[in-house]
Amino acid sequence: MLVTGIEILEKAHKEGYAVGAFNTSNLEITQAIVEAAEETKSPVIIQVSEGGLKYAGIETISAIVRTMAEKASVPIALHLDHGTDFNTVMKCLRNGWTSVMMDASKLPLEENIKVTKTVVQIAHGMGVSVEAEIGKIGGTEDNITVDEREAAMTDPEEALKFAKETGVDYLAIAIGTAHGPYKGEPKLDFDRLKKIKEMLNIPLVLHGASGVPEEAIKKAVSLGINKINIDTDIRQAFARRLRDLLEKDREVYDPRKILGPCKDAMKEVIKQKMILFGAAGKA
Ligand SMILES: O=C(COP(=O)(O)O)NO
Ligand SMILES: [Ca+2]
Ligand code: NA
Ligand SMILES: [Zn+2]
Repeated sequence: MLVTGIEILEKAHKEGYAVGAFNTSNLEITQAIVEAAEETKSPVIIQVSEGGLKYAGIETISAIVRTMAEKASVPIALHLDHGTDFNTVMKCLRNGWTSVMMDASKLPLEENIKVTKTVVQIAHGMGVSVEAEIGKIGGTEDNITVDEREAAMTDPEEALKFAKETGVDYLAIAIGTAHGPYKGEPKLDFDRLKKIKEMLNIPLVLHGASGVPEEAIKKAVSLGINKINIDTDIRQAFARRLRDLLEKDREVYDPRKILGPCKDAMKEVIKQKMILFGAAGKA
């Protein structure tokens, strides 16, 4: 069933597990996410970035996700990932999103607070929950490129002020992850995470989680991460299976025979994440 993000994350926050937030931009990725959630009985957040909206069309990707979510037997939220443009956030609210991220993390703190507070008031009025970001999460994601050097970790005092003044439902924090593939091993600042969780006591979001070792993910969940964003790992599972399939079979040409197996490959990766995050069986 289609639910809001906070309905899923409030329970995760209370019970101490995390829920996967997987990026989609088409039919097959959405199918992979929903089937993985059904098969592991996991709640799940299906998210679309601004790049995904451009690729699929906002009404189209909304129709695909909402239709499948409403038919699903597990709780599913439709989330806007990294909404950097206010008007895009408004268009998603108009098109049935049940969770939105207002990502004004590139603005000075006071401006981030101002715009996020406005989005929270509007979204809450419509029964939609809101994610925001404080601190800068590095890496390259769609149209967001924050140079690693600028990536500033989240200051706990700032995060507390931000959460109090905006009323945001869940907060993305920078504790050492980065979007996209890692060159070396990411070093997560667990002390910082622990402090922020103790001070804010709201669901927290980990971005750039592809490529983070399983032990680090488990530790982050034990310290209070409740939403974990995964995009790159799914893309790479798709591409690996596609290359392998086409190398082995030079004759195949039916898209269903090509994209179907790629969907299955993505589904397997997503199922493993749901089990690792502790979401499996929680639906
Ligand atoms: O944070 C993410 C995903 O990052 P990855 O591609 O590194 O999994 N989306 O908002
Ligand atoms: Ca990453
Ligand atoms: Na997000
Ligand atoms: Zn992100």
